[in-house]
Amino acid sequence: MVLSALRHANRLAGRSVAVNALKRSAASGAFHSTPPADPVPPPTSASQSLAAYYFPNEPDLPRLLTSFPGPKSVEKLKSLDKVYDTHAAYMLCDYRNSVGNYIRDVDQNIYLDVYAQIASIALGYNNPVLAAAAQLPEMIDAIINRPALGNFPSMAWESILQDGLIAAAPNGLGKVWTGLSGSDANECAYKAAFIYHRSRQRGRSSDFSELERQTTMENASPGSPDLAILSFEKAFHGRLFGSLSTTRSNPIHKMDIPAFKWPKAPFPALKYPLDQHEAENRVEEDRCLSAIETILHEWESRISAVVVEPIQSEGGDNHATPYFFQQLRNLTKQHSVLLIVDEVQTGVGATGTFWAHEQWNLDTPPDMVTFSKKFQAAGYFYGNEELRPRLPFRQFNTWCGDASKAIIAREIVKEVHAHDLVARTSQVGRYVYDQLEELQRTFPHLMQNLRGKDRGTFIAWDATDLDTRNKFLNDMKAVGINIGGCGSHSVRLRPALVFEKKHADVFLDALEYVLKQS
Ligand SMILES: O=C(O)CCC(=O)C(=O)O
Ligand SMILES: NCCCC(=O)O
Repeated sequence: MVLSALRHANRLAGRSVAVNALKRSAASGAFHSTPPADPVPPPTSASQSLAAYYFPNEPDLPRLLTSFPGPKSVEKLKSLDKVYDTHAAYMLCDYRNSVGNYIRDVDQNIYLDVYAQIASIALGYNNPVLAAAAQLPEMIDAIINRPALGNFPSMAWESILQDGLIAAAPNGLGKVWTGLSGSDANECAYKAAFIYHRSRQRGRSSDFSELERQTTMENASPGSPDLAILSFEKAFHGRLFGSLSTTRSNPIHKMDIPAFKWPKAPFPALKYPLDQHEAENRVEEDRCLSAIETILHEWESRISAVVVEPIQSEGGDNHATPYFFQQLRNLTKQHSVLLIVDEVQTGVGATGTFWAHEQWNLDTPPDMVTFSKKFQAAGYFYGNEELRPRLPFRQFNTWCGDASKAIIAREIVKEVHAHDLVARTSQVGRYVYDQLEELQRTFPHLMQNLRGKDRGTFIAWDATDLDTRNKFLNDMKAVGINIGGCGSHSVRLRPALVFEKKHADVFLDALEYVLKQS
């Protein structure tokens, strides 16, 4: 107790220094970065900084030379807008000069980035291992002779997969199909589910009937059957036609786009912290499970698969417990429906395990797990051979993924394993969560429903409402923290896996400073 109070006092003392530095930085434009350093040896224990090894020139603090967005960002985005829609652009970035956890903009402002390209930077900006991989002959080959992987896979493709994506495959799912984006990954998984379903009905070795051949050319049943994917309220699974029909997080994503008439189940609306509301959360999860069961029984068309995110991300960082997912798995088994776990955002180490669904302790693995974002490569893992269509060209497109991205994924896997980045991320996540809990106690009107305990750095909380949340995100940028929102009024942390305690302290200082000003 005394020790932790002491640590806290020390940290606060350190933090107030950093806040002053932040304020000085904002006021004077002073440059608060470490001067170029001698090479740092690789860390030999988890207590040593990996970021210092990867990024000897990483800044110690944000640097703000202008207000946000800076004048050059504004001017250059206006120019870009003549040829490219910039409605959603926050700032124009200088990636070549971004380092580690710090992103630089065209005005030469430097921000600590806890959003990391919407959860998609695994190893920090300009990671030297990835930069070296970019120079490999196999990478040059993959980029300038981009193969149509389904037709003409390269001699290197098997080892790129084995040493990369497959080396990180979820238990029991040792096969992979690669795609182009998270949406594409989900769509390909849905297609695999439909094809599996119909070939089981038809008999795996049976040919299509003449009627099926004719009707599919008319988009009519039985060739184009009335099959469905069940998804959840507030889910986000992407933006292409099939994936968008399973996305339910925000009308803006779906408006004006024709959609499949597929069912939607309630996702548990739990109370946080989870460990203080177990009984009422169980009632809520049972309510949802019962609704799912009814849908599986009664939906007008046959449901081929249920798709679910381990933590609904875009939809507001909504959690459910392992119990819910175990029961969901049981229901899918009972109803012969496939379970697709969408780990596009939760995958690759940010939640305390490499794959978030590992925390559910399922008796049988999900049927498919989709990935993208931090892996750079996209696609889905599966185990059952029958999920692979019997005939060629059913799961296919020209590129079938991208070998250059799979090489990057391979390097990411190697680094995650070599430096135990999952454990490092868990540890820093625990620290951040504890500190945020204290801030929530101090500013209960500004921070509610803190969530993500023991879920690595996958942490979020609610602001009072949408306007307050959006103002908060801007205020944070104005003190040099690039941070994102999700759902109707939540704030989410999505730093890279090289986010360490020293970065967390900068973030926490800035957060406390902004909360105090609010
Ligand atoms: O914001 C997110 O969580 C998802 C980002 C994404 O994939 C999208 O907006 O299309
Ligand atoms: N899902 C898109 C998130 C982008 C943003 O709100 O900044």
